Amino acid sequence: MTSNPSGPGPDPAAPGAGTQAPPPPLRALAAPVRGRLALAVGLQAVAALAGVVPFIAVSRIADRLTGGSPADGDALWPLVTAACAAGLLALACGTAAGALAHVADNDLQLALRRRLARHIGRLPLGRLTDRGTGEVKQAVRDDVSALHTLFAHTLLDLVALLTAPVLALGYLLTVDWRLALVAVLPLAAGVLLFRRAMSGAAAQMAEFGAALGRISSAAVEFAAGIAVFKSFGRGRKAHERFVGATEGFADFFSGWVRATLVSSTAAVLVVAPAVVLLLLTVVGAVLVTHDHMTGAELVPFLLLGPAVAAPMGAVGPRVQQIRAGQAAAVRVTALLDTPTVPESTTPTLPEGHHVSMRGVSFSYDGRTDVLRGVDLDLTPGTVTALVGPSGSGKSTLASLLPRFHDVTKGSVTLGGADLRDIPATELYRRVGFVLQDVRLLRASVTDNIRLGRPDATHEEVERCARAARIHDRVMALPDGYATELGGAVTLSGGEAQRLSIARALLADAPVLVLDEATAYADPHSEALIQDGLSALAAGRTLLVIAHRLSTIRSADRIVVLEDGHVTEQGRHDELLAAQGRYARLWEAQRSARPDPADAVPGTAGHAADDIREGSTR
Ligand SMILES: Nc1ncnc2c1ncn2[C@@H]1O[C@H](COP(=O)(O)OP(=O)(O)OP(=O)(O)O)[C@@H](O)[C@H]1O
Repeated sequence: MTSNPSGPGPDPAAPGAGTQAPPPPLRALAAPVRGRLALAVGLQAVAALAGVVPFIAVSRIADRLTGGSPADGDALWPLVTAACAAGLLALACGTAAGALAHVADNDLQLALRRRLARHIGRLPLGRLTDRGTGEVKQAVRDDVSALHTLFAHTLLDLVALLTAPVLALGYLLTVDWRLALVAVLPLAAGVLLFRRAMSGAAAQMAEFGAALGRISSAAVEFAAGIAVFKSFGRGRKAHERFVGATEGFADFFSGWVRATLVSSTAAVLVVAPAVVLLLLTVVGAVLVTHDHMTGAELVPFLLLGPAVAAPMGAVGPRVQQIRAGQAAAVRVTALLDTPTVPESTTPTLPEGHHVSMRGVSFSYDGRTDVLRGVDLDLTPGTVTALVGPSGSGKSTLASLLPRFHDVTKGSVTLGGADLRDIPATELYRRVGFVLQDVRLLRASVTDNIRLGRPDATHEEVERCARAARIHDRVMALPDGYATELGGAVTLSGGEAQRLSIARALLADAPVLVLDEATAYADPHSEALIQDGLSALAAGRTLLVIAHRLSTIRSADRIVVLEDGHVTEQGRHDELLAAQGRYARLWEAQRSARPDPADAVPGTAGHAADDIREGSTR
């Protein structure tokens, strides 16, 4: 399997390329900087080995000074020189390795973030809502950082931790193999004890994660529900589950710690430098007094012996970092492997704005059809309302028009062109959408409104803001239209929706998908939103997802969706006369929420009466 020498871009190592199994995600992601990382690893190994040399030199000097015929001072200079040179080499190679790994990692992060951004930009819009945005945030921010820790730090730490002890042990074996084996004993004991402490760790870690999860969900529930519980005089009840979850966690954790305390403490203790020194001193003293070795030969053991077992204590956290890096690489790779919106081989421009859906089916999971055989026409300049029970597929059907998703079967055409053949920029010039869940950018009010037409003049921005009934609110903000949103200044849900209406007005797309707001119970805000929507409806082809039937009574066509297919369509009066599903829905909503517009004409409720009528007011 080859790396991609051209750096970022389509990865030939991606799953599905060729018949070979793909490389592990970590290796595949690191491929563009593999050469530099390998060089950094090599330099770090040299640095670690060179770092041991001064200790060896010192022990050789001790040997010369205490030997049978002590050397004169001049004979020691080569050793001193070698020690100094090795120290300098260790410093230079270590610094170069760190710098190289950081530069390589920096390039990798940049390339990876660019690649992610490019890929995310080509994902179906529907992939980026709800769950999708959390996944993207995790990949771009947390996972790329986890990879930085791995490539820029952990990798070199591990090389140093594993290389230096090998050289130290090798040298000690040449001095006295018996005492060298004694130096290995703490390491062996440490490994055994550590394994014992870690036995069953996978299950315990799973329980640890689950217990933490229970605490955080209880905490969220506690924070979200405290007001409700308190208002019913049951403040104590609110924190019972939270306290229960934290007590459960404390019990589990103390049980785990108790069960592993002895072995984990012993593992740390046996490899502690003081313990190793003590062991080597005692055994070494016995060997020296029995003339099995000289005192000078004991010196390197006292200098290098503790280094043989020392990595044991430091490797554990590095292993965790490697696991975290691997998990991050798997997530990043999965995101990069998510299929993008396919580019059309026969790009076509729409002629006109007639929308036609024919035999449309759609499935999120490839198994269950959420939409089945839908035929629908949206004639230019008309308002079509989608109604139906919750979960019947209204939002899904509407989301096909701005290509949040592509149909599984059938086709959606705009002006005679299949949506899949219309270049994205052309499609979004023609199809706009106003969703309930408005996302505002961390930018000025003007830039937020100008999103679809960055070259619009201030007068145009203001005209649309007035039509969307948000101008007065904007003027009340500290810097008016220049106010930055998202920081100190935030807008209410209703205000944000009016701002997004102004945005859609300015973008001036002839076809508009509108998810009617339900969340703003305040009649004044609701009336303002409806006024804004009325301005938006004028002269456009509108597809409205209607949650309250009172707002769409005079739509040109009302389409009833049930269980993913169209069961009725027609005008309000026709559907009432048909005494079918719509008539029953209408009756159910009227009895559940009497329409104020029916009772008191001219009130705010009346303003919310009807998008279509509003457009002609
Ligand atoms: N992103 C998604 N992934 C998987 N299934 C989904 C997704 N979005 C919606 N669904 C499912 O598709 C079906 C239709 O949902 P949809 O949101 O289109 O209905 P709706 O009529 O708009 O409902 P509501 O009026 O409650 O908003 C439901 O069964 C829903 O659970």
